[in-house]
Parts: sequence; structure tokens; C-alpha cells
Amino acid sequence: MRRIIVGSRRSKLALTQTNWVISKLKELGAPFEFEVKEIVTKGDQILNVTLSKVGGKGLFVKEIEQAMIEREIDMAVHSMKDMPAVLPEGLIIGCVPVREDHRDVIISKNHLPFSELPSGAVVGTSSLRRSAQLLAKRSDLEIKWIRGNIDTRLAKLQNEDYDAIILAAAGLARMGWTNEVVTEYLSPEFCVPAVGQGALAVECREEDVELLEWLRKLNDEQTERAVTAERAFLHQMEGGCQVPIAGYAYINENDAIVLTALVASPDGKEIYKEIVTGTNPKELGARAAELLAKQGAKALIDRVKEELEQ
Ligand SMILES: NCc1[nH]cc(CCC(=O)O)c1CC(=O)O
Repeated sequence: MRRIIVGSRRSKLALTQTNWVISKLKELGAPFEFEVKEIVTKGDQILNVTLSKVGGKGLFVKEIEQAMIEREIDMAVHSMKDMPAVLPEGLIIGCVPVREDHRDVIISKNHLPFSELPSGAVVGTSSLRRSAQLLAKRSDLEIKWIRGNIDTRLAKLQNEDYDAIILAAAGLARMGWTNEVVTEYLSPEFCVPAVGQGALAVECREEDVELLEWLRKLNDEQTERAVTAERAFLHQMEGGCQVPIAGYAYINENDAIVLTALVASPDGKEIYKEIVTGTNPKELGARAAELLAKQGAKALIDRVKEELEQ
């Protein structure tokens, strides 16, 4: 029986996701033995700086991808939202399993919902996307950067001077912690989620047809279409991660894709948002990017990039 080496980050969430995919493949009858190999990525090592400053989300996947190219591992399970828009040559997303909860959640110390947080309340997030959208609604809040795995962040809420933190519902749900900790779910209308949030990407080598055949059985077509539209938007917008960008798509009752796309200034004072509907995911993502660019999002991105280069 072929042994598939599965590369995984060491966090509890990464290992939970990896083991979930492995157990699903086993349930489907995949004729493999699986071995998990833990890999410590740059993103896990550098914890004292904002992600956008140290090279962005690619940090969580690059070393794992390198190990796959070098055949030290055969596949890896990533959070889709940590995946850069473009993959290295020779690697592909073998499947996109069914999406978990796509929403962000507020977890607050006294279980106060977002609208009842007192003026000046300290909200922990290290996501420009979240801080921009929350400041757009409540410019009286104070955003304080917070890094670390989900468990670290929950501990920081208790032990440091945060009044609330924002996390993805999906991570908590996968760990089975949602019910205990969530104060409030934020709808995608209120806070547009990150591109790919709640979805997984199972990556492998393009030529590994034997593994790919089994991965496809775990694919969820609706999630794949939605995420493809979101990622096409992200790619077309070419924002890097210095500019808050958000995108969330779902499949409606007519089997069409409904994509909400957003670009904002980091202080939340400028918000560009479009909701577009269509059937071709890539075309739809590109259309959303084009509409936002026309509204002024492109100029905003160029301005932020310029400011950073100075
Ligand atoms: N930013 C890190 C990250 N990457 C993926 C998840 C879990 C949620 C998901 O799969 O989208 C998280 C934690 C969070 O944002 O709260």
C-alpha cells in the first residue's frame, strides 16, 4: 500500500484540519497509508510583527510547498485563506472540501455584542481587513494587533488588556470550541470575510494522478466554484496584503454565484464594495475587480503601495 506523507503546520488547528482530511479520505476507501509530517513555517516562527509587514500569508505555505516539490511530502491541507492567489509550478489544489462557517465572530470579555462595546474598547485583530471594516462602523474603538494561534489569542483575551477579539468561526468550529466562546457572529454583509475563509485547500503535485483521483472525491463543487470566484477577484485586484481586501461568494437557488467584493483603506474611511452575480467564477471575480477599480479601489491600492515604499 502506498504511503502518503502529509505535511502540516504544527498548530492544533492545522493538525485538526489535516487529520480531518485524512479520515475523510479513509472513509472514502482511499487505498493509502497516511503519515503526518510536521513542518514549522516562517509564519509560525515570526510572531512579534504584523503579518502584512513580513511578507504576508504566503509565509504559512511556502516551506510546505517546497517540501512537496522536493518530494519530502506528497500533500498538504491548508486553510484556503492562507493560500496565495498563484501556486508554484507543478503544484495544484487537488480538492476543495465542503466549506465550514465563513463568518467572523466577536469574542468579548463581558459577552458584549459589537454594538454595545464601550467607546475606546480595545479590539484585538491582526487583520487589516477586519480592522478596516470594524473601524468603518465604530471609529471610536481601539484596534490592537494580536498574533498567535487561536488558543494563544483566546488566552490573550483573558490575560491581557483586550476587551474583545475577532476570529474566524471556522477555526473555532473545527476545534469544537464555537459554543463555549462565541459572543456574536458577524454576517458577511456586516463584515465581509477573507477570500477563502472557512474553506480548505488540499494541495498536491500536479503529476500525482493516483492521489488526485482520490482527492477529487472529497471535492465540494459549490465550495470550489465560490472560492474560485473569490480568488479570481483577489488575483485581479493585485493588492498584496497591505490593503484590506475581502471577498465572499455563495451559490444561490438558481445555481448562480453571488460574489461580494470589498476593498477598503486601512482606517476604514474609504470602502469600495460590489455585489455581482454570474455563472463563470473567474469571469465574475474579474468583473468585481474591474468594477471596484473603477470606483476608486485601484487608486487606493496604488496610493497605499506608494506610501509603503517611501
Ligand atoms: N489568519 C489565520 C487563520 N487562517 C485560517 C484560520 C481559520 C479559519 C479559516 O479556515 O478560514 C485562521 C484563524 C483566524 O483567522 O481566526
